[in-house]
Amino acid sequence: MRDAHTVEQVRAAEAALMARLPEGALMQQAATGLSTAVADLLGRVYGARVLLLVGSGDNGGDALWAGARLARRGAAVSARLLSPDKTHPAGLAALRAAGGRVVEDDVAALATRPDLAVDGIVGIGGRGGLRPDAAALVAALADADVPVVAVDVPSGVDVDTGRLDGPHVEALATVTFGTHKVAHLVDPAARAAGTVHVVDLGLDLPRADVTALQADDVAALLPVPEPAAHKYTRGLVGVRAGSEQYPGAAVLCVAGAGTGFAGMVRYVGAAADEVRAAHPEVVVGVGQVQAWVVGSGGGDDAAEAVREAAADGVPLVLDADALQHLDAAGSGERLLTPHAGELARLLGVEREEVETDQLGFARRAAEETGAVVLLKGRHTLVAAPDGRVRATTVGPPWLATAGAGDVLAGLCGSLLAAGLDAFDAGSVGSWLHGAAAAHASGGGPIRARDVAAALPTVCRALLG
Ligand SMILES: NC(=O)C1=CN([C@@H]2O[C@H](COP(=O)(O)OP(=O)(O)OC[C@H]3O[C@@H](n4cnc5c(N)ncnc54)[C@H](O)[C@@H]3O)[C@@H](O)[C@H]2O)[C@H](O)CC1
Repeated sequence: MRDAHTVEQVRAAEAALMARLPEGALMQQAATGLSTAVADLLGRVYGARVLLLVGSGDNGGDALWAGARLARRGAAVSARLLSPDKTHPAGLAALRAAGGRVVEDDVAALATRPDLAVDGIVGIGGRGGLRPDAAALVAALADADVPVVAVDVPSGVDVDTGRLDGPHVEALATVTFGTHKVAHLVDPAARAAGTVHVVDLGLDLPRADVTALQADDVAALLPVPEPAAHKYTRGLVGVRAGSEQYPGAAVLCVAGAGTGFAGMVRYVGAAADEVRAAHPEVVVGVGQVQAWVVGSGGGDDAAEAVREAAADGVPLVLDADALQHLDAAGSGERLLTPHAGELARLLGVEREEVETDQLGFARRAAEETGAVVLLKGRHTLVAAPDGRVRATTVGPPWLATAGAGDVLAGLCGSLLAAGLDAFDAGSVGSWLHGAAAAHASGGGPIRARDVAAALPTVCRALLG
């Protein structure tokens, strides 16, 4: 499991460890990890031109000490001090002693023609976006296509929420210390972090509220049938999806539900012929199920479909049009699967607000509805009413294709029917969905049906 801790949790663990270590030991560990990661990205250190962007705190200190190490290995290291009077004194002295130099302004900084810049402007002490001076330098480096390695977090992002409240660094990679921060997993900030490397500092950290499942966690949660299982003991999933307008949504939702985690799929809806043609295994018609998936491509039929499904008192996946009829869904176990637009509609806010603060709005929706909310996106978030959140960090941008959400809803429904709770079904389903897309894509375009077709392969690999 990948844990993402808050600034408060990191500072507490940092203080506890620093109390047992010589002064500055943690910063040396951090700087060593940072310089090693930068050296790996440079390939050849000797003669490389590195520009340090140095703020007023320990984040700048990390950059200066790492710069000193790179300078001793023959790199031409320059430092642009954004708060000269507050720069980390020992770090600056170390850089100068190693042959590094300070450049007086942005023009001189750009004139060093850096191969790479190290963003030590602000780390976990940052508040709000970059200040105008720092923003101007970062913009000039971006215009000059200078790749940036962020120290701890990309400067300007909101570390504990993943929000972007103004100008910020867009990093090729981020080298963080001790643990992931929320901003590394949660968009839009996670997109600005690039590839995240964690330097272990041996911090003793509490349980994290924001986490990300890894392959082993997913494998451990997959509902594998007992030797004596039969289709009824494995759980039956029902799908109420599709309509005259969107028959394909039913076929795709059933494809996700028919991945094989449930013993059988029942279908009720206007697209029975299309579903039968595509999925001969499916039983068309009402009957007992352990979970219902409702709403994918439901159109005008969604309200009735929600009422009838809720009447069975089993866990529900409420997708697409069903999200407008939560009042008819009861208060049992529910997994809502909105995209940003649908979540905005559900909460009466603008889509842009949701996209800016995905963690905040996913948590708010889970709290207000008492349901588990799966907010679809580049890094899908699954939020439980108790505040726990899992981020899905697997899946290529090619997954942003029509019908992919229908497949996901069906897949989550089969995991619910097989006995997972809504939080596990949503986060395991989202992970499998992303991994199947990556497998089917191989770097190229995919269709929603390709994702469904790749799911068994991914599961075999996990269970292999
Ligand atoms: N995690 C660890 O165990 C270790 C982390 N280290 C590094 O230390 C920084 C945190 O250092 P700190 O001095 O507390 O704060 P920052 O350097 O992040 O910020 C400094 C300073 O910046 C000012 N500021 C706040 N917001 C802005 C802004 N938007 N623009 C400009 N300046 C801003 C504010 O005054 C802050 O006080 C952590 O990230 C790691 O990199 C240790 O080195 C090793 C152990």
